[in-house]
Amino acid sequence: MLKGQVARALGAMSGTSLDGVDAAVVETDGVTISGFGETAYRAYSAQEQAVLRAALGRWSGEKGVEQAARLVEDAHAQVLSGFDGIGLVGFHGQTLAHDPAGGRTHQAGNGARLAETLGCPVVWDFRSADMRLGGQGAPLAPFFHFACAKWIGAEAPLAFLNLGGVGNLTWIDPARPAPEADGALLAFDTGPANAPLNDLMMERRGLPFDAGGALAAQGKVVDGALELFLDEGYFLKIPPKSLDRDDFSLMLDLVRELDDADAAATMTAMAAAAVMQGMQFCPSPPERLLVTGGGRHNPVMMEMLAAGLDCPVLPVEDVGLDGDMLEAQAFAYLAVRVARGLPTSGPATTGVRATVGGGEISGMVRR
Ligand SMILES: Nc1ncnc2c1ncn2[C@@H]1O[C@H](COP(=O)(O)OP(=O)(O)OP(=O)(O)O)[C@@H](O)[C@H]1O
Ligand SMILES: CC(=O)N[C@H]1[C@@H]2OC[C@@H](O2)[C@@H](O)[C@@H]1O[C@H](C)C(=O)O
Repeated sequence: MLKGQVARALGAMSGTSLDGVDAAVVETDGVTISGFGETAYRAYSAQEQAVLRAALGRWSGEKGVEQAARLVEDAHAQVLSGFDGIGLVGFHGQTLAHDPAGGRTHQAGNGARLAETLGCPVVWDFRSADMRLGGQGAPLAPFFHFACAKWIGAEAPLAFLNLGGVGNLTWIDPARPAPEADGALLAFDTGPANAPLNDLMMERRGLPFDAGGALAAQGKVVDGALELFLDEGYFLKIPPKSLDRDDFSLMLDLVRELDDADAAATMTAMAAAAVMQGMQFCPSPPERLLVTGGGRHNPVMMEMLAAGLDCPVLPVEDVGLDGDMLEAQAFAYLAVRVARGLPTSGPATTGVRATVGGGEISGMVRR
């Protein structure tokens, strides 16, 4: 792609909570966001979720992984084929395993197959190049968050918080000229967000999540468990740093003795406490915390954050963004950056040695 050429890019994200595929169009030259387009969502059925869940923690070639990859490709082909006039697709795939210390990460789904099915160029495997250069391979949304900060006209430092299965925070100084500029960004995974709470709800109530925080609202937070949780070495580590979905699955043990409501309240508080701990790493206090991802629908989690932080805590809808689609939009934006040879991560976002453009391109990109 040429400098200044605006593409209609389609991004797709299949997140760690395993609920389904989000897809969204972004019009961009890979630097500036010109506009946001249509969106779509395709839920995974209970059977599909079981196939994905069974493959969690596994690497290519291991049992169940091939089946999971085909399922991910088919689900994406279904939802992405419903869009018209797309120049480029950004396909994240489904993270099954992530081991930054071991320098490896695994996103199921082959972009070359998807490119053939869709008849459209697909950018994929966004994380490997970063890891090869010593980076965490995650989070990758921060360069897009920088563009969003410009798009909303932010002038003072602010932060984006994604509350997905895992939580991740991006601090931004929008006065800097570009995301790769010194001092423009600091990003990292804060800790577990919804994934352990979802697992608790499934184990105790047979439900996928604590809708509206209704169960947590009936319980009380047990101090001892919260303190034990915050003793984990991860929270003291200087960012950048990233997590796998199940790195904190032992959280369930910390609330094992509690009744359902207290356990849900305590787990919700753990997700919020991890964010508050992480906020201390921001280079300067952000003027506001803009929250994206499913956790912003949980009023108990949102109130805990608002009570513990000095800045306003607002859903991204307050600035005109779509918190259910921000990650899908991020991979549309990053796909254009890859096609233009622009970097997608840097030392302040993944700890990579130098800025790097991740992503493999399958299929021809039109000039
Ligand atoms: N109405 C709601 N009330 C409470 N929690 C909710 C609600 N809606 C969504 N969630 C939570 O948000 C989760 C989905 O969030 P999201 O789609 O942002 O995660 P993801 O993209 O799969 O994860 P990640 O960002 O880690 O890849 C659900 O699994 C649930 O825990
Ligand atoms: C390895 C991986 O898939 N990480 C995800 C996960 O989900 C949230 C958090 O952990 C973040 O680091 C990342 O996703 C977003 C899209 C990112 O790369 O910015």
